[in-house]
Amino acid sequence: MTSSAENSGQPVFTIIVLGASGDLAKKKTFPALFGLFLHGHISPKTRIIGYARTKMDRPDFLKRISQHIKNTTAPKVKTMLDQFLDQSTYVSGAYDQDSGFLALEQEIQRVEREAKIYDRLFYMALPPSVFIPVANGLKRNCYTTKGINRLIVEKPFGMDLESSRTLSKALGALYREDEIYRIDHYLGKEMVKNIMILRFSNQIFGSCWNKDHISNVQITFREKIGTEGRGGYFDEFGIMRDVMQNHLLQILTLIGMEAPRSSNAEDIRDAKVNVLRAIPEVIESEVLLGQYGKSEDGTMPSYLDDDTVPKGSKTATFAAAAFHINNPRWEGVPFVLKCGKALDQQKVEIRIQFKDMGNAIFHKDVAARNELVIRVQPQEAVYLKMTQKLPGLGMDTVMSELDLSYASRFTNLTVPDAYENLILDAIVGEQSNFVRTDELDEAWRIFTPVLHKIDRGLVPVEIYPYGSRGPKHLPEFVTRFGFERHAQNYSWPETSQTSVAQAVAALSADSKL
Ligand SMILES: NC(=O)C1=CN([C@@H]2O[C@H](COP(=O)(O)OP(=O)(O)OC[C@H]3O[C@@H](n4cnc5c(N)ncnc54)[C@H](OP(=O)(O)O)[C@@H]3O)[C@@H](O)[C@H]2O)C=CC1
Ligand SMILES: O=C1O[C@H](COP(=O)(O)O)[C@@H](O)[C@H](O)[C@H]1O
Repeated sequence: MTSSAENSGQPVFTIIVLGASGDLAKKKTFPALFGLFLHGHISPKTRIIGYARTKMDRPDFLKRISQHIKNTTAPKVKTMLDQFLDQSTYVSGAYDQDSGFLALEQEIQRVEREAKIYDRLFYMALPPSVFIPVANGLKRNCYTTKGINRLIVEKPFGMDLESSRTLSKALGALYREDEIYRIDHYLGKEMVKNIMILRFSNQIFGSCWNKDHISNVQITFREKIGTEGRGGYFDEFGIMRDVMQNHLLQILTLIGMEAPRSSNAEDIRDAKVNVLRAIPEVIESEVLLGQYGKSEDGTMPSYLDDDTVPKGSKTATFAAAAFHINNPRWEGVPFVLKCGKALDQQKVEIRIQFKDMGNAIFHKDVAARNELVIRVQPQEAVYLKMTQKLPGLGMDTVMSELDLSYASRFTNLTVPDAYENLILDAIVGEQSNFVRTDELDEAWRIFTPVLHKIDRGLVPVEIYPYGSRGPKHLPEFVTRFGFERHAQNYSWPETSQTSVAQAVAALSADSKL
């Protein structure tokens, strides 16, 4: 079927946000939709309809959806926002009764007639418990035969392999795979989208991206805040299901996969599935779990202090796990995935640590391992840590870097929000950054056995202080999987301009000892 957008050159959809009264809709979905509208990425004819059970009148709804939109006093933003809100309406109804969906259908038809739109994009910003009833209600009452239907589904897609298969089967009975867009918002992040380009369009990386040169890969997600208020949802899932099984594993597949046959969505997703198939299940002896306690100074609460968390919960708020890819490229190279809440820093990064030089002159005391670091957030950057001669009369070495910091290199460009990227992809029908059923199946296969052991309390959970680096056994854990911390006192990015001077100072301080 041809989209009305394809006919006119720009996609035109009625976008229906289910769960429009919720947190995600307010903080991410509506601001992203407005961002696309403001910058002309979606047609000015686009209509937005919110749907949820909460009864609210239109002014309340419009107030709610504009709450997180920024710079609304700037004249252009204000004008566009007025237009965006003018084209947005709200319908209240249940998730399990046809009457609500029939009222929604009437509203969709009204705006379609008014704006001459034929295509529909349904965004399910809903808890997973209502995914299937809603998908059913939409199919029965709001599925158009005059244009395209697309359905964006939020994570989590199940709790384990079995529940995910049940969910996929139920969705698959209602919608074709090309109509389903399972969102993992990390796939919309600029630096995650950059991984394929970095790998497959630079000869320098292509030739050393393997076990001959790489010792280990660290993929790290750190958040400073705890679960604050989201404890009810979080406690059921834990950090491994919340972040590692989806966001971090997606990054791993992009780092680990072979070059896809083409840039076509199916070829990319085939390559991702292939690498996942080569990964054995995670084993409990290669997992480290933690839960945050109070901060050391007692000012920040423990996970268990959160009123929304069940008393005595053993749910992990920190997890580290080792993954192995059993194929000729990666045999023997551990991939360590780490994620945690209530830590000392807010940071997501990929760290590819190369092997030792292994020569007699520049042995590892003077030539530490190279590392390629992809900083996903904040301060997007790619930097390569490398050993240089320390400027001066001697032959001392210093760790420095080739640094591509986006803030200084791309001064007149902005990094788009992940949700803007992905909603636009769904509008234009680009599925490569959405999760396919077989990909999801493989992801759950890798995690399910260990998750079941964790659920049964068979994996110990170490308490770590709020605001710390995580469980105290973490350094030992990463060392076990090949990671070597640099002896030299190197840090990025604050010191990138002054690292040489600092190193000179450090060396001369050493020589005075
Ligand atoms: N919030 C976030 O930052 C993120 C959320 N997500 C995912 O997005 C989805 C939505 O998340 P979020 O907006 O935080 O969720 P909310 O808890 O805010 O739920 C969204 C809406 O769904 C309805 N709802 C809530 N609980 C139930 C229930 N038990 N039964 C039926 N309806 C219910 C409510 O609307 P009403 O009562 O008006 O019908 C609510 O406003 C989830 O799948 C979540 O995992 C993913 C990434 C980040
Ligand atoms: O999906 C989730 O992601 C957020 C982190 O997203 P980010 O874009 O801010 O990095 C995490 O806080 C949340 O627990 C999880 O559900």
